[in-house]
Amino acid sequence: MDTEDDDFTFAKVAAPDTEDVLEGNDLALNVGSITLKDGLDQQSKDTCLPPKEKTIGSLSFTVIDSSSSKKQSNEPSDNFKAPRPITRTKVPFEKGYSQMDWLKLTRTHPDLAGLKGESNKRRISMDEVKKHRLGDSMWTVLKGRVYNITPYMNFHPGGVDMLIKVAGRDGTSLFNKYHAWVNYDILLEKCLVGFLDQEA
Ligand code: HEM
Repeated sequence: MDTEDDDFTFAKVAAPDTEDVLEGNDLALNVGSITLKDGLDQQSKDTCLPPKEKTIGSLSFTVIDSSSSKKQSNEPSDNFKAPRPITRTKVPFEKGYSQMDWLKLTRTHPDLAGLKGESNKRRISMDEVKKHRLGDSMWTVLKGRVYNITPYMNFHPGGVDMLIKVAGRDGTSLFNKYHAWVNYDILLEKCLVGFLDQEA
C-alpha cells in the first residue's frame, strides 16, 4: 500500500528558504532601485543633443511638435500621383460558358484553332495577324504566340467587349494590364495558330 509519503499527488511543497526570500527581496530591491534619468541634468543639456531629442536612462526619443505648421517628410508631396486602379468587371457567364465548359470544349473539339490540317508551328507575320480581326477567325498575339480567340470569346470572364479589343493585334500589353497572372498558355493551348515572325 502507498503511504502518504510515497504519493506524489500529496507531495508537500516546501516553504521557501529564508535565503531565497532574501534573494527575492534583493531583486525587488534592485528593481526598486532602477532609476530613470530624465536626461535634463546640466551635463546632457551642455552636450551635443539637439534640443528636441531627450534621453531616459538608455532610451532616447525624439519629440515631434505636432502643432508645427511644417509638413512632415512622410506626408505625400503635392506632386505625388497615386496610380489609377484599373476596373476589372467580371461578366456573369451565360449557361454553358463557364470555365469548366471551356475546359470540356478544349478536350473534345477537334480543331479550335481552325487550322484545317495546317501546322501550328508556322511562322506568321504581323500583317497576316492584322487580317484576322473579325468573324470566326479572330487572332491575337500573346508573347509571340498567335492564337485564334474566336472560340474563347463567349467564355472570357471579362466579357466579349474586352477580348475583342485585341483581335487582329498584339494583345500582350492589354492582357498583362488586366491579369498578367492568368495562364493563357494553358487556356488557349488548343487555339494556337502559330508563332509571330518578328522579322517579317
Ligand atoms: C487574350 C486572352 C485572354 C485570356 C485567355 C483571358 C482570360 C481571362 C480569365 C481566365 C479571367 C478570369 C480571371 C480571374 O478570375 O481572376 C479574365 C478576366 C478578365 N479579363 Fe481577360 N483574358 C484575355 C484577354 C483580356 C483582355 C485583352 C482584356 C482587356 C482588354 C481582358 C480583360 C479582363 C477583365 C476586365 C477581366 C475581369 C474579370 C475578373 O475580375 O476576373 N482580358 N480573363
